[in-house]
Amino acid sequence: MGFENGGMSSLEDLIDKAGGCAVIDGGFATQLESHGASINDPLWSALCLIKDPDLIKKVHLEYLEAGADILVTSSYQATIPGFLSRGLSLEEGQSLLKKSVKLAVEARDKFWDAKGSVPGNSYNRALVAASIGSYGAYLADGSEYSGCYGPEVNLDKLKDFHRRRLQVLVEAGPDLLAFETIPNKLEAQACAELLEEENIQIPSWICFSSMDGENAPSGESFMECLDILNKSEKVTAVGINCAPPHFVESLVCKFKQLTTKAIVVYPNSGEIWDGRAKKWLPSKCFGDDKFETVATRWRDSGAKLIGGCCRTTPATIRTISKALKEKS
Ligand SMILES: C[S+](C)CC[C@H](N)C(=O)O
Ligand SMILES: N[C@@H](CCS)C(=O)O
Ligand SMILES: [Zn+2]
Repeated sequence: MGFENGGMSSLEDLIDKAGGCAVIDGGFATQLESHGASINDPLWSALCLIKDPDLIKKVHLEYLEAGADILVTSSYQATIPGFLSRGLSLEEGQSLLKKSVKLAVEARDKFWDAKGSVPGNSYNRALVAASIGSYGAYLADGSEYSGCYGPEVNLDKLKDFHRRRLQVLVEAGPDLLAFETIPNKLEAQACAELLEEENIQIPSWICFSSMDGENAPSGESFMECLDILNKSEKVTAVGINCAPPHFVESLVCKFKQLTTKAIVVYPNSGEIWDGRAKKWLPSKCFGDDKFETVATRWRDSGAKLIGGCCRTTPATIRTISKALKEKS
């Protein structure tokens, strides 16, 4: 399954407790917006770390209630350069990053204190995954779905971009790291090399988006991308996030052939992000009822971690959790 590495047992234990496949939460920014948050901003969902941290906690609690075994923090588009360009100091930016982990840990502990000891409850004590969005997410120009970073962006630049945030998030004590919507091989390599260089001791997953259902958004094959990640002992799981759900089954099968690492999938609803207009365009959408069937198929094809990304909601996660728990 891909847990051959030492020190990575928290995730493996959770997957075992969850019956062989653990449930990740759903669209985080989506749920902030459904509560009225306005995030049309270069910081996107990370704006709420400044404006409304209580809402962040509320959304985490809603996903726990829905059956999520893993909470992904609000740090997807929280970056030090992003906070600096908003006029915050380095210390303030770092403190907001730490706060993203703290809010999720507090929600997890509150929920577990209330529900964990109730006889017959169907919950697991959730893990907190610190979200690390791609460089393209920080650029806020939709390039997490194209992988086009331009010729001046090289390996060192990507590592420099990710390094301090990674260090600060790890210092805050999450259970794992979630690299999200990585669109090309170069950034996957940068993330894997950083995990080695920083000697990270918690599990991590690295997830790619995909626009064609076969390759990374850059057009590079997943064989090339996974070749690099397979060589790293620090990468615990690999997979797909924020790609349309109708691509997922064949991608799980493809990944099964390309890696022995655990496979993680949390697609969006099928809507397409218009990076210029900053809105979701309707497209082949999956309703929650469809997630019931497909989640078990993804599990049966080999996925070990399943959840939802943008435009999925607690109702989606409730459906997935119920389907996986019933049929495990
Ligand atoms: C996952 S996308 C919808 C996040 C938002 C994007 N990085 C932007 O700022 O436009
Ligand atoms: N964890 C982020 C991912 C965006 S692609 C969110 O759910 O908002
Ligand atoms: Zn998404």
